[in-house]
Amino acid sequence: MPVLEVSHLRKSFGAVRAVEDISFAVEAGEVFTIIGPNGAGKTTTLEMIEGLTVPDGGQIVFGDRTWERHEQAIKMMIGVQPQSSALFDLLTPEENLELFSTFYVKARPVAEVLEMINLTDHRGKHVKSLSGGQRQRLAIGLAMINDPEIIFLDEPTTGLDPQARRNIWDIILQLKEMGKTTILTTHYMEEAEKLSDRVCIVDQGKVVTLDTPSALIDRLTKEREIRLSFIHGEESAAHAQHFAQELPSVVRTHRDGSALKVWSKQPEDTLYALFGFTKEKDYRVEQVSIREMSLEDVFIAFTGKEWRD
Ligand SMILES: Nc1ncnc2c1ncn2[C@@H]1O[C@H](COP(=O)(O)OP(=O)(O)OP(=O)(O)O)[C@@H](O)[C@H]1O
Repeated sequence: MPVLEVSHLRKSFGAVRAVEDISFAVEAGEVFTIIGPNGAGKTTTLEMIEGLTVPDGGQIVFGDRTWERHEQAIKMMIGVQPQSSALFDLLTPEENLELFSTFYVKARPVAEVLEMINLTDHRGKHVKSLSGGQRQRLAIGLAMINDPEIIFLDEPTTGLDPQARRNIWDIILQLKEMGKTTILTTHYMEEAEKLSDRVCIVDQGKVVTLDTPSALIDRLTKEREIRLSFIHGEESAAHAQHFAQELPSVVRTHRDGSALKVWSKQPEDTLYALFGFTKEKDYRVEQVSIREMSLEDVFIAFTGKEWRD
């Protein structure tokens, strides 16, 4: 049985339809990521599930519990990462965690949480003197203080540098090892691909597609992007482009000066043919690569839009 099931969630703010129709089910122990561009409705969806925003329509069920009938029980089983602006700046991480632990009947020991979020060495500093990444880690620690089954993290790595992001990924992976369920939002595709068991892509308040990252990528056509750059420059690239366009497995081509991109349904065959051509003409190829498909391509394939971080 899923630990959380949402069906046909809806929410408008005046004329803005923030969430139009969102349904999904989350299994115990998975990292479930909601990904989408700015304004897609991720935060609104999360806030409805967390009981912070009342939906206009749809259902939210935690196992067999609903907000209407089991508010206290749900509050015990979920952990919500507060906005980092909600941290108490003049208290230390240790004091923030101690304070939050008093809100719950059952709490995980503060020292243990400090260790998990790697703030033991900074436990006595004022929060206001912590870095952005350290504050985010503390916010995640606050979400785990009641030892919840399900943890909600809303864009926990936005605005952080790559190392600080990776530190947060480590915490999420630790939570998974502990058997917790994590529901994450992000607009970093790479993050979704690395961390998630399943990804739900949302755009304009609707679910675009939902599956494991690898299944989503496999579902794309087998098209691959081949990149070639030519030592003798534009003319040889233009000839090769013309040649590639005539190949049956080539879907499209794009040339920028001496750099040529060829999208093919049979990349190996296309490469052999292209190399045959360049050898015959004595054109020297400087670089060649076949690009792996990513979640970004999935987004583009489903929405027809470019992805922007
Ligand atoms: N309280 C509110 N009042 C009015 N409009 C809102 C409110 N909250 C969200 N919206 C609007 O609803 C839409 C969805 O916003 P939401 O914050 O859920 O998107 P998001 O996917 O989380 O985006 P981001 O990545 O920018 O946080 C946006 O157009 C936003 O401006």
